[in-house]
Amino acid sequence: MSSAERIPSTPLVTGRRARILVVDDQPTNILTLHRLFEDEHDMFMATGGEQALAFCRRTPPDLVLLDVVMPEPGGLAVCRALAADPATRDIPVIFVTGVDDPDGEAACWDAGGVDFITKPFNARTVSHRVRAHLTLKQQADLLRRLAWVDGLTGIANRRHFDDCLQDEWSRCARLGSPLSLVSFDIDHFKRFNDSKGHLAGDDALREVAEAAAACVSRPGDLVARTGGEEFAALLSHVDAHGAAIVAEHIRQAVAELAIAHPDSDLGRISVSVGVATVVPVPGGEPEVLLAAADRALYSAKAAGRNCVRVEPVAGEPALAP
Ligand SMILES: Nc1nc2c(ncn2[C@@H]2O[C@H](COP(=O)(O)OP(=O)(O)OP(=O)(O)O)[C@@H](O)[C@H]2O)c(=O)[nH]1
Repeated sequence: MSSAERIPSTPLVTGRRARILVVDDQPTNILTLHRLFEDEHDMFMATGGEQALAFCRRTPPDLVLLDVVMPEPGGLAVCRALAADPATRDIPVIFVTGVDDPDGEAACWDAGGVDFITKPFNARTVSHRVRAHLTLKQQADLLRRLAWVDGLTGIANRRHFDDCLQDEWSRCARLGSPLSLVSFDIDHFKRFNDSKGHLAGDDALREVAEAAAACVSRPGDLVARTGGEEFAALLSHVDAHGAAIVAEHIRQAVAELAIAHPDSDLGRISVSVGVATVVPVPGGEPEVLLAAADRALYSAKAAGRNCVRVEPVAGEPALAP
């Protein structure tokens, strides 16, 4: 699967060694935990909060063992930042703390930790706790995958697309950054099914999904099957110009699949592509972006199919592609 998909936002543990990040400003503490797990899991270390956050955003681990008392940002702040970011919010955090008073424990729960281990720790207890949380994480990843993946094509489904659209809308609104939507739809797919049969139709959908996902490679981007023969690519921090380039890549990649379509002008499967871009405003609704991309897709169909069209979002100045 391409990096375009974001399912789940943290990787599956199944079938491979788990990745555990240990965060502590005291290297000796890191070493103890490192030694405890290095035979079973892939261990990573960070000696500061910022370093830990950057690691988690870049390559989300399966579990974080996080010291509470560190120079700013401390463990509690790091945990809150992980929980606030859709890209890292599913990473379980176990606090490693030298403080065992009720207020300290409450602060760990409030920050979003799933458990805590008190120093000095009992190695066997730590092992069991870590194993239990990795198992829970694995099961949660599996459920997320089942809920978010389109069963036919293996890319994101409509539900995951809707969730991501909402998340990316809010993120881009916060950052004042553009958000682009590329909607595409297989041309004359009814005729394709009618002439080649539904199984060939299903194969074509899979090939189109794979080709489109390969065109979208930035982390945080998403390609989804949003309906029967309808797809969408959600591109954060991408302006109208960039989105039109991605849209044209998708159109070309599908044409280059050269899947014979006996009942179309082109003689092979093609897609019509609509593009819309907006700089979201806080409190605004992503529906305006969906509607504009739909209008663009209709004008691509009306213009003869197998082409890309760009539409301004209602109330927005037209962005030159
Ligand atoms: N094989 C297969 N076909 C599907 C699936 N989902 C939807 N379809 C078919 O996709 C076709 C969509 O047809 P229309 O909406 O008329 O669109 P179209 O024929 O592609 O025409 P234009 O979009 O105007 O180019 C229908 O025949 C659906 O049965 C699926 O999962 N598998």
